[in-house]
Amino acid sequence: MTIRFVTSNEGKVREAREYLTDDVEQIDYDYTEIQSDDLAEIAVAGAKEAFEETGRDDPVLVDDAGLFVDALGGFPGPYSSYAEDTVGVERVWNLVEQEENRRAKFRCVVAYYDGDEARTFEGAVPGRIVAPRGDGGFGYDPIFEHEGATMAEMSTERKNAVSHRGRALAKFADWLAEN
Ligand SMILES: O=c1[nH]c(=O)c2ncn([C@@H]3O[C@H](COP(=O)(O)OP(=O)(O)OP(=O)(O)O)[C@@H](O)[C@H]3O)c2[nH]1
Ligand SMILES: [Mg+2]
Repeated sequence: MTIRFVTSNEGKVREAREYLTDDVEQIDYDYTEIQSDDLAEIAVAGAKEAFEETGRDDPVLVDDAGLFVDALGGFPGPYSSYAEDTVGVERVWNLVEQEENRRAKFRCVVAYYDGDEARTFEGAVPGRIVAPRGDGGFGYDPIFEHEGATMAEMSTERKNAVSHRGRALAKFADWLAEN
């Protein structure tokens, strides 16, 4: 089977390919990202729209992810992509720099839709916000530290083993194998 991963983010696709045995094809269709504080709601709406608009053949996968910073009341959360493009990762670090509590988590929901019932799989990873280190990964990886290393200092394999996306993809892969 081919899974059509609908995303403009090559980093997400790279990570999914490490995880899934099925073919993963990247579809660069720009679905509407609805405004919601619920990642699953955003991912499911995107998966349904993408499936309907891109041929209704192979199933689609949509991944909605975000960085949730405790001291900032969960910001940037579902708006992480927008914040990355506007404020930038460096200045998100600056917002947290003077905080005593630097705890944060990454959350990811992947939604799978084949025209029948949408399925969602979630993953989260705890960490802390630090000054940027490392040049691997993408997005907020350089400022997100987990067990001593930033996500940008990890190989794709290592990042997948601990990351929000890896955890969500593991659940998805288990479900796929059974269905
Ligand atoms: O350091 C990171 N490590 C990750 O593993 C990770 N996963 C997502 N993100 C960032 O969080 C936002 C998600 O937004 P998002 O889900 O809308 O994705 P996106 O806009 O990049 O692609 P698309 O799939 O929507 O096309 C974007 O700013 C991503 O850069 C990450 N940052
Ligand atoms: Mg996006």
